[in-house]
Amino acid sequence: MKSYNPDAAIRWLPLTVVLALALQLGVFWVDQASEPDPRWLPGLAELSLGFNLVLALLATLALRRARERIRAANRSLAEAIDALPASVEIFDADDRLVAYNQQLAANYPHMVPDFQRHASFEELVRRSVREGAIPAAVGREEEWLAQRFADRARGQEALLQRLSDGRWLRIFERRTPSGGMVGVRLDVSDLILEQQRLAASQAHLQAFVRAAPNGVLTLDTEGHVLELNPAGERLFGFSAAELRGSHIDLLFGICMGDSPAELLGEPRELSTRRRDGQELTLQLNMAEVRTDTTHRFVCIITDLSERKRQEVALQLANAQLARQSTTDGLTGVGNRRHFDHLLQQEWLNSAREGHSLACVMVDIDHFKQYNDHYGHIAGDETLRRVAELLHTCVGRSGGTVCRFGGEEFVLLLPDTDLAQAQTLAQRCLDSLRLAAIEHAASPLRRSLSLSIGLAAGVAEAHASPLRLVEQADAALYAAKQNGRARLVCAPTVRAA
Ligand SMILES: Nc1nc2c(ncn2[C@@H]2O[C@H](COP(=O)(O)OP(=O)(O)OP(=O)(O)O)[C@@H](O)[C@H]2O)c(=O)[nH]1
Repeated sequence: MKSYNPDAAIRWLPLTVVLALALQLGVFWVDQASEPDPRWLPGLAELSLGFNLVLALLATLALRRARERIRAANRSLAEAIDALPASVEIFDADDRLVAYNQQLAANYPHMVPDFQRHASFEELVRRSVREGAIPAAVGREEEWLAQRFADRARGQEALLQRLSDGRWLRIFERRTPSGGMVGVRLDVSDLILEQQRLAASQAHLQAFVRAAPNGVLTLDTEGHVLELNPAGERLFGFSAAELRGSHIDLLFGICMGDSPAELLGEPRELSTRRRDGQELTLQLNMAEVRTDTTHRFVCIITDLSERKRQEVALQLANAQLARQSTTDGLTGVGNRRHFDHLLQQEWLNSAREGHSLACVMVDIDHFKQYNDHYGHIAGDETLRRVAELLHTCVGRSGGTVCRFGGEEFVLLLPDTDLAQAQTLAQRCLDSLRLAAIEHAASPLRRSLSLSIGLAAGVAEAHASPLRLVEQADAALYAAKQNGRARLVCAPTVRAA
């Protein structure tokens, strides 16, 4: 759409003025001429009048248009200031409010009459304080006002002010070149709320980390210590301040590569030492924390040392229990349960390998008389000595000595035929004779003696191993019957 352009008219104004003047001069000149031509005079006068009228019209139009433009510009400026999300207030050099936007009126509706009467800044702020609109000033009004006026005089720093309705304002005040003051109040309640939430969540997290029973270690991307919580300090025996900047290779006694990222993934167990040298078994869980501005690693450290110690103690206790469950408490050789178990095993081995298995039953002669004569305690000691002696005789042959019951022992000799078993049994008899353990009550001789029965053979898998024991026992019975202090081999050793 085309419209009248007063600027174009204004551009023609100087020319119009010159022409009007020229015409006026023409009329004057013709009028002053000695003999003016009466035909020209009326025409020139009318032309001059016409130009003057056009001139006046153009000037009026231009002025009106200029006023409209100024009004439009002012209106645009006022609308723009009203559209701002912030309150705007303008004070003159006497600090009286001369202009403000709708946001300010909306924020302080009860003070609009004061705004309209161009109240001074001091009047406005005193009224706010009087009405308790500024919680920070309550109870210390004059002190607060003095500080506020001093801040305004400085006029550079942004102020943060809380209103009684809970809103937070950020106030910017700047002096204008003509001595006035422009103030902008920005509602930053959302931001402050977010900051408060963030601070609360940080405080919560810090409390959690401080109270955590696990060590929490914060590292930079190269593995240098940034923070360590109290549990971590107790664990390593170093304060966070002492460790700050150290590399975790030193702390964990490992070389973990270029970055803590190497420890990401599955929890890792490792051993290291605390400051006092005590061994530590630790489990590390590494996590990566990456934001727009930071990149860190957080390591959760669980102390497994006590659990490890308990595991080792448990293993030892179990091993001891296992040993006790297979050992005869008095003599230290295998007990009857151990013998039964071994017999089954060696029987199967014998059947599988086709090797001969020998069983040697050993019984102390007239031990009742020994006990009766020397007492039960001495009897126990003698049982221990006999067991030791048998153990020595079996030596590294691969055989095992067990207490079969009472004063009776049994030797189980894998991969041993009857002749080899007989040799070993004879060695047992000889060494006891050499030991010459006194037995004053024995009807045989004045020292302890043994009766031995033995059997040997290759096992058959489907047969019972007890047969071998029974044959050896029968041979022992024969030895007893034949006068004791001797060995008897089972006449026919058939394992089946
Ligand atoms: N001191 C002691 N004596 C035991 C133990 N176990 C069994 N005895 C004794 O061993 C003796 C075995 O007696 P008997 O079965 O009559 O046999 P023996 O006197 O050796 O006679 P023979 O075997 O026929 O030569 C009993 O007096 C039991 O009390 C023990 O652990 N300690």
